[in-house]
Amino acid sequence: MALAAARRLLLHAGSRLGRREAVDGARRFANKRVLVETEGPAGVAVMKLRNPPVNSLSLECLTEFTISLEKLENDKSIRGVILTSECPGIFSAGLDLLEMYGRNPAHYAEYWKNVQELWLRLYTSNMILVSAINGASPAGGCLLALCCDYRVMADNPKYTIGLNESLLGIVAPFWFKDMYVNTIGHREAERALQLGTLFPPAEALKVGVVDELVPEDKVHSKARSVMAKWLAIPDHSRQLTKNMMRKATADNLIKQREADIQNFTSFISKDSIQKSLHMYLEKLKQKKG
Ligand SMILES: CCCCCCCCCCCC/C=C/CC(=O)SCCNC(=O)CCNC(=O)[C@H](O)C(C)(C)COP(=O)(O)OP(=O)(O)OC[C@H]1O[C@@H](n2cnc3c(N)ncnc32)[C@H](O)[C@@H]1OP(=O)(O)O
Repeated sequence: MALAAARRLLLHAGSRLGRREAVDGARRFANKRVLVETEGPAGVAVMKLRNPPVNSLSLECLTEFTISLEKLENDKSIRGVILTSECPGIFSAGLDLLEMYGRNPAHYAEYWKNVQELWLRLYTSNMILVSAINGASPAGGCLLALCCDYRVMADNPKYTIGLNESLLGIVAPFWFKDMYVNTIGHREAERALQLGTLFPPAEALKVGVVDELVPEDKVHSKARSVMAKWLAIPDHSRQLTKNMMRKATADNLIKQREADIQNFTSFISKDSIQKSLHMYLEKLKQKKG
């Protein structure tokens, strides 16, 4: 309930801000964790995640992300969005592990509902989505990129991308899997999901997780030039084609959203799964020491 109220407030405040700044030409609106700028080519917004240190998708971050997308969808002058990160070296560390560890079932259910909501909105967006992957992109970070129509990644071997859930002792849900299969094919997805593979850029390109690699300082300019190419296609034909390609996958979740929330909640509440998450979090901490 509190989140629904926050969402209404943010939408309202954001639209006032958006209108005021439109007077100056380039527009910009920001929540705490998501910055949206509409400078550059007409009809294109750049959405930057800024939830330091690692852009983990906390409940607040998911909510702000979803609201920002909703506002862009409602703005008929926007045809494309470049999705990127403001955190150096990290695109997104994926779902926030602290939202899935040591909480109660009602919290898990609320969190998962918001994860579903963002995914459905991104995956079925009528806008052209291009990801400018300027850092590490494990699990939910990879999920965000996979929702886009085109993925440009920085060619830095320090960065990896992939659905690594099995390494954490958890299981990617069927709709993560479906989207992976749609993107890289059944055999590659089966192997990568079981092994929890995090692909360095060259391998990610080879397997098709990303579409193009460029030097780190060219990620944004390349994303813009890709966007220009996609903008040249009539919206109605591109949108109908996108819908035709993606609808069955999205419908598969839509028809069983409640059951999926129940599955997640009971899975993540299990002692054995909580133990795995605990061990993984400890490992992350120890890496530092
Ligand atoms: C029959 C079948 C049943 C099926 C049921 C299905 C339903 C169940 C489905 C369950 C699936 C749930 C899906 C989850 C998807 C996810 O996205 S899980 C998250 C996965 N993410 C990761 O594995 C990334 C982990 N992080 C890293 O690898 C690194 O942090 C990094 C490469 C992103 C960055 O490295 P570095 O720059 O060196 O920073 P760190 O020092 O490691 O981290 C800084 C700080 O951030 C914390 N942190 C990192 N990642 C996360 C995260 N995802 N969530 C929360 N917090 C994170 C890290 O612990 C550090 O914290 P401290 O500073 O130590 O406090």
